[in-house]
Amino acid sequence: MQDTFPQQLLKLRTEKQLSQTELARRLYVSRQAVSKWENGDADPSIDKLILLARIFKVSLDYLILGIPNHNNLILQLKHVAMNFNTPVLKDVSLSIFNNERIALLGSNGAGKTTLVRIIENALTPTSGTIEWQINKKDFLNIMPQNDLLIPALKVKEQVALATRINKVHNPERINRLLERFNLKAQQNTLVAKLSGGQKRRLSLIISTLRQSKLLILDEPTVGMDLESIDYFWQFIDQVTGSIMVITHDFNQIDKFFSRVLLLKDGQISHDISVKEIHQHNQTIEQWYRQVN
Ligand SMILES: Nc1ncnc2c1ncn2[C@@H]1O[C@H](COP(=O)(O)OP(=O)(O)OP(=O)(O)O)[C@@H](O)[C@H]1O
Repeated sequence: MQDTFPQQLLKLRTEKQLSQTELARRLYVSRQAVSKWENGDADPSIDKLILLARIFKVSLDYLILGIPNHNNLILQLKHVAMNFNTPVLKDVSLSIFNNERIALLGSNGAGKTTLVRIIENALTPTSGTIEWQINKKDFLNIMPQNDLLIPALKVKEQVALATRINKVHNPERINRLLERFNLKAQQNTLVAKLSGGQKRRLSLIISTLRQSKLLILDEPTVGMDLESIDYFWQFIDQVTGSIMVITHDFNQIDKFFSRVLLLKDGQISHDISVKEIHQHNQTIEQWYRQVN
């Protein structure tokens, strides 16, 4: 067997927070057997490998060889660079898989919004490629930093327009969301007259009207009041598919996210699981302050 299996086993077991004894119990083997597999002194039989893949919810390719399951791949960026007057992104390579909760972090001006705009095809990179494994047109939802709202429409007209564009008909859900995000009373208000926080809430409702495989939100909670921020994160937790959020709400990343990307000096300088950070007894904020 390839050398990667012992490392993969240790990594997956640690991520799942299983002791060798607990894993051994689930596999009906001795703890010593698991220890030998992790040290590379013995290999499990094929039926134990299949069981391990089930326990860790990964493919056999990933378990044995560390090769990600490309059936789960949504999007892959390879060596993406973007120059304006100066280089903003120098060499960004990145894969996004199904059912991830990704926080994209970085200082002001690091290029986070630029990266999102490249992914949504609003900007063409200077070099590099973006390969989609899903139909981007149907399965990508974006809530951009600047709200995509039409100032001259009333709130209810804006919602009606968005439901037509997205071909969704679920008035109960929309009503519920308008209520939960405190916009019910503003249905007849012009979008132009909404406050910044109200516009963000309306944008969020509109950008999640249809189901997506990938939802990207650029600083979604800026301008929202505390009650809306709390509801926002609970709401996001219920959304299916992968989510990538640019945010500085570090406490929420601790609670709701699985992976953190740090954009620094034009590259993804860190790509790490939230569990791994927690295993080092750090919060995301502590980690961020240390590495950025
Ligand atoms: N269309 C543009 N033309 C020229 N420069 C641009 C353009 N868009 C972005 N930039 C520059 O690229 C850099 C990165 O901007 P970007 O908005 O991507 O950063 P960010 O990480 O999202 O920052 P913030 O956290 O402040 O939102 C900035 O220096 C910005 O001025």
